[in-house]
Amino acid sequence: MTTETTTPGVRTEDLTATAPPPGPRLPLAVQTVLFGSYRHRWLPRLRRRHGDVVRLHIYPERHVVQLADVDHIRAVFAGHPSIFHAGEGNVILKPAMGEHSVLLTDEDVHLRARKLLMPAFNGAALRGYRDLVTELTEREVERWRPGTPFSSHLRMQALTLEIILRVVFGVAEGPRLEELRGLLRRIVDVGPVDLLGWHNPKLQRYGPWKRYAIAQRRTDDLLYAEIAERRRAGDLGERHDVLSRLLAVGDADGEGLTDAELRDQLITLLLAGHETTATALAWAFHELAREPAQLAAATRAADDGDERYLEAVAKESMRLHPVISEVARKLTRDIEVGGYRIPAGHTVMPSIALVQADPAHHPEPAAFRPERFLGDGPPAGTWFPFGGGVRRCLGAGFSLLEATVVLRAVLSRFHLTPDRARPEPAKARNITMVPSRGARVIVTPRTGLVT
Ligand code: HEM
Repeated sequence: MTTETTTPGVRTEDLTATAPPPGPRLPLAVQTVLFGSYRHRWLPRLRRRHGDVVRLHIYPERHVVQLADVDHIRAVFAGHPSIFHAGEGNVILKPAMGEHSVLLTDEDVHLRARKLLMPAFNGAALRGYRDLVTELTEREVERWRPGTPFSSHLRMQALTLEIILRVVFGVAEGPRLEELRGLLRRIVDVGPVDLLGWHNPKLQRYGPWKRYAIAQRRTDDLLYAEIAERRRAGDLGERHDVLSRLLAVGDADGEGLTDAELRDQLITLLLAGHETTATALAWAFHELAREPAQLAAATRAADDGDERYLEAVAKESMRLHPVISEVARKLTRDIEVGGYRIPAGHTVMPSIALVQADPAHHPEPAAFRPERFLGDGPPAGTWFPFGGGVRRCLGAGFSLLEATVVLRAVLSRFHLTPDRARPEPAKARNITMVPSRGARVIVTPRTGLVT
């Protein structure tokens, strides 16, 4: 297979450009803070000032190049996986997810992991999860207290964690899984302080880092015990949870995953599949509560079982409020983008947030309009909250299914209003962008409303 990329503006062979991309001259520490906490405000400014290809210096990758041109991004996603290493680009997640994680590996090792995981997220598998998602959602929504403002983000975090636990482990009963559930709540709730400890093992001897490390070790012990017991189970073929599927299939050479590989993939799915969907749903509630016309349309769709509109609500929320604002690919050789030279070892970063907020692709980009996603939808390459190419999110279909089921269950039962009119600004929470006050809403039972 050739590794050459010929898309306009991007070259991987016969390079002629020598100039590096423009970018801010601030020290690494300042750029790291700006990127870590204020990227939603800083990066659009950099684009206006420097253009679609901007060089940054941030920790831990150090040399990073932001991309905001749709053609450049398309070329990167279509580029050869031996040149564009997403696994190396995601290195910040390694201490939690482990070296075998599908998110952290590249080339053949990544392909093998992805092939093994895919069947658990294909169309047939997704249909099988629908009843479970519906049941857990009904159980959650039944507990909501009308009239009292609450953080929809927190409730969605609890729900999506329960859903992903059940999808990954199946019927999660018994003392071991009960303990695991408690520990996972701690492990997946990663704050900036925890991140410091991930990358500085010495810190793990003290305070919060020590407690996090202990929780991590205990989680691993329980996971390995669960894996061992599941390996001995005689009914793997009849089970539909991800762990059983992974144990049952093995790979093309007849070799299954080792315990360490299984542990890493399971933790990856739990971490990647929980906070992301919860945040996307919280933003959807935040918008619906402030947009009476769209709320009315979504409520009608819930009553009529029109999942197309409900899915459009989820997609538009992900456009307006991308949960992950950029993805990363570390280069294994020099390339050329937009007339600039980008050396091997640098990380290119296609910006989801900049493209999805660009009026050239999405008219009136600040408006929440699910209708954009009916009919043909936005032009190809201008909506990619799940990333792209061979690394596109494995759980994209699952999270859209989850979002549609949850929206339908909530809107069938409740009317939504915001707890105050002013929209909540976005705030950076590690690698995700979340509503700053938790997307607080008030729910009112629809049966109690005079229409
Ligand atoms: C709204 C919800 C979600 C969003 C916005 C999201 C977003 C993303 C993004 C941006 C990537 C990186 C893609 C790239 O580098 O091009 C990714 C990768 C991934 N996501 Fe998601 N995700 C979501 C939900 C989920 C769920 C529910 C799961 C699991 C059940 C999941 C599992 C994964 C995995 C395993 C990868 C790594 C794929 C690979 O490297 O081959 N995600 N996701």
